[in-house]
Amino acid sequence: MADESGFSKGLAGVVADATSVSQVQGEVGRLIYRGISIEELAEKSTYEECVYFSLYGKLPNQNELNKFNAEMKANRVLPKTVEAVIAAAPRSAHPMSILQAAVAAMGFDENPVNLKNEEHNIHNAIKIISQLATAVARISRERRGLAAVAPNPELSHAENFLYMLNGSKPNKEEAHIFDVALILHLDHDFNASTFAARVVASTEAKLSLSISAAIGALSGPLHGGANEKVLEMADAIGAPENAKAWVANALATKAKVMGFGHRVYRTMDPRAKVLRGMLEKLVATKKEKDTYETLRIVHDSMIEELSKTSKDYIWPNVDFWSGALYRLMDIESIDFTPIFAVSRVAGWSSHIIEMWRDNRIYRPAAKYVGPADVKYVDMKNRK
Ligand SMILES: CC(=O)SCCNC(=O)CCNC(=O)[C@H](O)C(C)(C)COP(=O)(O)OP(=O)(O)OC[C@H]1O[C@@H](n2cnc3c(N)ncnc32)[C@H](O)[C@@H]1OP(=O)(O)O
Ligand SMILES: O=C([O-])CC(=O)C(=O)O
Repeated sequence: MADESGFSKGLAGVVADATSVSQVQGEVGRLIYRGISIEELAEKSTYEECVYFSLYGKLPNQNELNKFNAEMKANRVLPKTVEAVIAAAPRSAHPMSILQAAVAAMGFDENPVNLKNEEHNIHNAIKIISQLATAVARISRERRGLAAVAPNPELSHAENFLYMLNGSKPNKEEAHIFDVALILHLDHDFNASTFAARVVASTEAKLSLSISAAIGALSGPLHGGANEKVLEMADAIGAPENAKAWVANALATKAKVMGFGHRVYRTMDPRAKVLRGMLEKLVATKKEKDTYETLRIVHDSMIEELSKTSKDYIWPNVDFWSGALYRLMDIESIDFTPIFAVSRVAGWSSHIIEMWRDNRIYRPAAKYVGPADVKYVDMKNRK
């Protein structure tokens, strides 16, 4: 809402449009996709079914889901031009930069936008959703100097992604955990990357270019990039016994603790709860427990310390636990944010398709605070 300055910094509280894709209920810590809670979807559904639900606005029957799965699988192979973009990127580049370029390149052969043909737009979206996972796995393997692994049509989206990333089929438990993580990251109403996608798509730009813009927005440490930063923080803390003092110092020096805070949630992010539950089960089966222990102490100390202050509305968000979970699956920290995009691409697409039914270009107003009448000074007279 606009304050006395006449605008709302960061568009806080501004209702920019209507959506039925998802709703964040910040006060009570609840998230629903098209009316169903993420907890129920995490328990009963699959990523593919949730993508269908998100794009089409209805749960698929068995025939519809089979057809959809077949279309997702048929679109997994990357076009040669996208492979070339990935191969040309320097290995030192962040995978989000390469992914943004790769997704833009997916649009080289994309048909022009046709607002009147929703089916056509959904098929374009399915192609990008499917190919984006292949691109993320391929970018990671290029960086690690490993040969690309071709998609396996026998496997689900989650299984196939882990297979293309690691070169071996995941076990059932890890594949299930990863599938749930994809469900949890799928959508989150008007977050920054979705808003970026919507702004670009509102100009009737192509889907690939709108999604490429969203990838740029997701990469930042205040948004999806926080999952990588949380693990950097855990590594910098070094050992669980350092964590409590580290938090005290962070709060005393007003440093931002990554994976904490949210524009909308005023309590625990419900996705963080589900992720933590899965992480606790997985960590019990692994030798390496230090990352989890360090984060657990950061988590508990933050909540304890913040509860004594007026900032007791700052709670863990989705990015706090996801990286620790992925690390236990031997995934490198630098790949965490691209993995967020593997899931969120379905949310971005659903928002664009919904918005195009009744599109109007985004064009907010600005409060001008510069001078009104400045004289142009010729170069020779400038100091
Ligand atoms: C998928 C996602 O995008 S989830 C969010 C991922 N991002 C992070 O985890 C990064 C850390 N968190 C943050 O930077 C912020 O909480 C954001 C960007 C998520 C939300 O930003 P905003 O809604 O603008 O919150 P805002 O910055 O107004 O915070 C209010 C106060 O809480 C403080 N605060 C907010 N988050 C944190 C944090 N993580 N650690 C310490 N203090 C914090 C701010 O410094 C500010 O203090 P001040 O009033 O003394 O200046
Ligand atoms: O909603 C937000 O501002 C950020 C977030 O949690 C998400 O995009 O998942």
